[in-house]
Order: sequence, then C-alpha cells, then structure tokens
Amino acid sequence: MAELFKAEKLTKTFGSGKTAVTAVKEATFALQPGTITTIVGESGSGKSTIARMVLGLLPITSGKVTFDGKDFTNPTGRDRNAYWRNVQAVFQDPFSSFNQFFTVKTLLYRSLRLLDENIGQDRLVEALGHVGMDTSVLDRYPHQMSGGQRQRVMIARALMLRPRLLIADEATSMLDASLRVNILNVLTDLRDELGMTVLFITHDIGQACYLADQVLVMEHGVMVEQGTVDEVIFNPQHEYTKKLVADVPKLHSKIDLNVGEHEEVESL
Ligand SMILES: Nc1ncnc2c1ncn2[C@@H]1O[C@H](COP(=O)(O)OP(=O)(O)OP(=O)(O)O)[C@@H](O)[C@H]1O
Repeated sequence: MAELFKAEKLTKTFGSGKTAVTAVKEATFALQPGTITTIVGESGSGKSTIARMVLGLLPITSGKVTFDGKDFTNPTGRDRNAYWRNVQAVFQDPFSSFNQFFTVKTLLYRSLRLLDENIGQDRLVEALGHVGMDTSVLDRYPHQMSGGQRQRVMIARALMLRPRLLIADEATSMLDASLRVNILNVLTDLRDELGMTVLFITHDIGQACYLADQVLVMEHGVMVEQGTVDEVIFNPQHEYTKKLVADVPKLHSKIDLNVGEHEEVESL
C-alpha cells in the first residue's frame, strides 16, 4: 500500500554558526495509512522537533515531506490550509490549550468556524462520539473535567476536521495510568474503526509497545532504528535501543519470558 506520509532526510538546525544546534539529522521514514507509528527516545532526542516539522509548524532546514504523494515541504498559504485539514495534532498539556473561562462548547465552536455551518454540528457530535463523549460535556469548564476528559476533548477538536493523520505529542504524559490507557485505547479505536493514521510521540517504551504498528527510535537527532514492535522493542539491533529497552524492568522480563502479549506492560 502506498504510504500516506513520507519524510526524506528531514533535517532541522536551530540557530547558525557556532551556536547552531541540529535537532534532527536526515531522518527518513514513512507512515502507512491506518497504522500507528510511535517515535521513542530520551528527552532532547528530537522527537517534538520532528512532530512540529510533520505538522508544518516548524520550517524544515533540508529534506522533503510528501503527503498522499504530493510535496508539502514547508507549505504556505492555501497549501498549508489544505495540509492542516488532513493533519491535526494534540499536545501534552490539554489544560494549557483551554481558556479557563470558556466552556467546551466555546472551544469547539471556535474550531467549527473552519467548517461549513451545516456540517459543523454533526461533526461535533460525531467527533465527541469517537472519544466516548456526548454533548453533555459542552457546558463544562476545564476545571470541571479530569485531565483525561480534557485530553479527549482536545482529540475531539482535532477530529472535527476529519484529519487523515493525527499527531499526538506526549499526549498522555500528564495523565495517571488508568486515564492514559483510556486515551491510548481511543487512538487504537480511531485506527481500527476509521482507518486513521497516527504519529504518537513518547519517551515511554511501554506506551510504544502497547500502541505501535511501527516504532521509530531517536538518539541525539538521529533515527537509529525503525521497524515493528517485535523487531525494534523485542529484538533491538542498535545499542541505544537495547539500552532504552533494558531500562524498562518489566518489559525486560517479558522478553526473557518471550510473552507475546504486550498489553500489560508495567510502565503503562
Ligand atoms: N526553538 C529551539 N531553539 C533551539 N534549540 C531547540 C529549539 N527547540 C528544540 N531545540 C533543541 O533541539 C533538541 C531536540 O529537542 P526536542 O524538543 O525535539 O526533543 P524531544 O525528544 O522532544 O525532548 P522532550 O522529550 O524533552 O520533549 C534539543 O537539544 C533542544 O534543546
């Protein structure tokens, strides 16, 4: 199947001269439609920089991005708007995305303005349904919801545009374990029921294991390994990946036990 998204030698350098920092060096990867890809790596390895370039929020220093076969490297104007109808994102802290004086209705209606008025309301109900919510949430204020509910509202907001690619950058890291699993399950449902393509950024190998069809490993801006969960996490080839996996005790023991079920990884 043709890939939905492709990055070729994606590079980002911040600053110039002696103070230049190359946050991502020639990363090449593809996202297949209807699959979940996770990018794992330690803090500062370049995961968020890749996410922001894929989203078109951060200018790419060199390399090429294609979506559905069309070049979208550093899109501007109409191209960028067209791109954002297809590619949406949710970020780490859902609370910071809310104005605390706005209800969920106000937040979502602001996004609906991007859509035709007639289809807007239907989309809103549909999007809330995808994250297991209904319109009763519309009158709530941010402080009246749990972190997990706020994050589900943010996912619903992204879904209203019916994106084909959803980027989730550390979208569960502010949540406690049970809420985290809840959000991860929303993402797998979106893949399974809508055929959505998801790029999930995490520093947590356990979450990558739970979700991913494909795992990309970043070390100091370099994509050192990529493949399926079984290839990358349960049979890592690169020294850095071996170290990352070894740092997750329960996961490590599961490898020893050669257990095929990945669902109950401790760090979730
Ligand atoms: N706007 C910027 N200006 C200069 N350097 C930056 C900028 N944004 C990121 N960097 C640097 O790029 C490198 C990669 O950062 P990035 O945030 O992509 O890593 P990360 O893997 O997402 O880390 P974390 O898990 O902590 O979010 C880091 O060295 C960071 O300091």
